[in-house]
Amino acid sequence: MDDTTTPPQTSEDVIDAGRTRIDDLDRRIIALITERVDISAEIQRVRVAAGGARVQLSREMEVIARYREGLGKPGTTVALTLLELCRGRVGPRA
Ligand SMILES: O=C(O)C(=O)C[C@]1(C(=O)O)C=C[C@@H](O)C=C1
Repeated sequence: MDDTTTPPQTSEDVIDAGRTRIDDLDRRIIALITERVDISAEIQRVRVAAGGARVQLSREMEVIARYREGLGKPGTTVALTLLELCRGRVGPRA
């Protein structure tokens, strides 16, 4: 008999390990969203300072299309939520 084989994982083990990975992913997603908000704010700040509009709908349509392509119909909601977070953040973050 080979005593070095690892014991089978219980369902609790699988759930715990999956949740650890999800928690890590969520932290990384939040960091990426925060980075996106900052970059978007910079673009908007420069555009407004140059006399342009804060919002550019044609670009927002491209963003929405990308998320819809990647995630299906719910991708539209994800894109709209991201744009809501990013839109209008011209000043420094609170
Ligand atoms: O790409 C731009 O021109 C931006 O200002 C960024 C951004 C975005 O967050 O994706 C935000 C506001 C605009 O209405 C369009 C897009």
